[in-house]
Amino acid sequence: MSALSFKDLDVWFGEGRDRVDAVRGASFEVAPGESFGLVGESGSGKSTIMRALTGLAPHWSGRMAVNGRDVPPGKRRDRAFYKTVQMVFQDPYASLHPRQSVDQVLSETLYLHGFRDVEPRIERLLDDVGLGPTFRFRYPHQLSGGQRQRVAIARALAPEPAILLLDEPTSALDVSVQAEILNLLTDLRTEHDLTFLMVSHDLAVVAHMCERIAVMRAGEIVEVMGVDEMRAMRPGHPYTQSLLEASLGYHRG
Ligand SMILES: Nc1ncnc2c1ncn2[C@@H]1O[C@H](COP(=O)(O)OP(=O)(O)OP(=O)(O)O)[C@@H](O)[C@H]1O
Repeated sequence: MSALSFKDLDVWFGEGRDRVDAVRGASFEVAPGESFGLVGESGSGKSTIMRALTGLAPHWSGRMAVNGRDVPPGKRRDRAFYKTVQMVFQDPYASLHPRQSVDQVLSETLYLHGFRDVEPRIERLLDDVGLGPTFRFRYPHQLSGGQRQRVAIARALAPEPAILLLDEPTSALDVSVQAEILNLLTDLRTEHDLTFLMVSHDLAVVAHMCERIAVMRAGEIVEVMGVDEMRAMRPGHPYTQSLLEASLGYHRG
């Protein structure tokens, strides 16, 4: 059974003349434990697929399933969904409330998901993301960008999810800390047996993080390929070829 399954997914915003068809006919499967990347230029629909799955983009048709269980229509998601699927957003500055300490962020999430042994769990979560206990009572403005993203990752891990959705998780960070966060995610995936669905416009990032990728263009998936084929510059579709060449600064004579 697939961890994530998308079949003929259409997602749109607005109505009538204002309607934008952001995703059209997207189909792909993500196996348990796999790391799967969605790549493509800005506006190609990558984030919209994640938003439809999590209920943030309510207008969709087709089929989406998590561990074989169909996602209901519209934007309703039950507690069980969020216990299985958690999302890490691009910008940790926006995703953390400025007046909530790290302790408050994590304890609120833990209580919400029914855990009562909150103390040891907070300690373990901080340890998991490479932040020591001294960070527990800090506020977002007392943290660097990388540390904030570590807190956002700890919050995502708190419900013990099986699947993490990563929406450009390092693109808002300094180049110097991007690799640290990507390596942390890779380690966490192994330690916690996680499945990743990751959005990135950066082919180097997906090549580092993912086993397979779907290449999107103007709302459609043009190709699903193994990252080995990508590294070997063997795409099946000319658009993927041009994307690869652009990202590597590579031009054939
Ligand atoms: N809330 C919204 N209302 C209207 N149109 C939207 C909305 N969100 C996204 N879109 C449109 O849907 C299309 C796909 O956007 P999406 O954010 O999924 O692209 P993306 O590939 O993730 O790009 P980026 O890397 O820039 O986020 C774009 O044309 C975008 O303008």
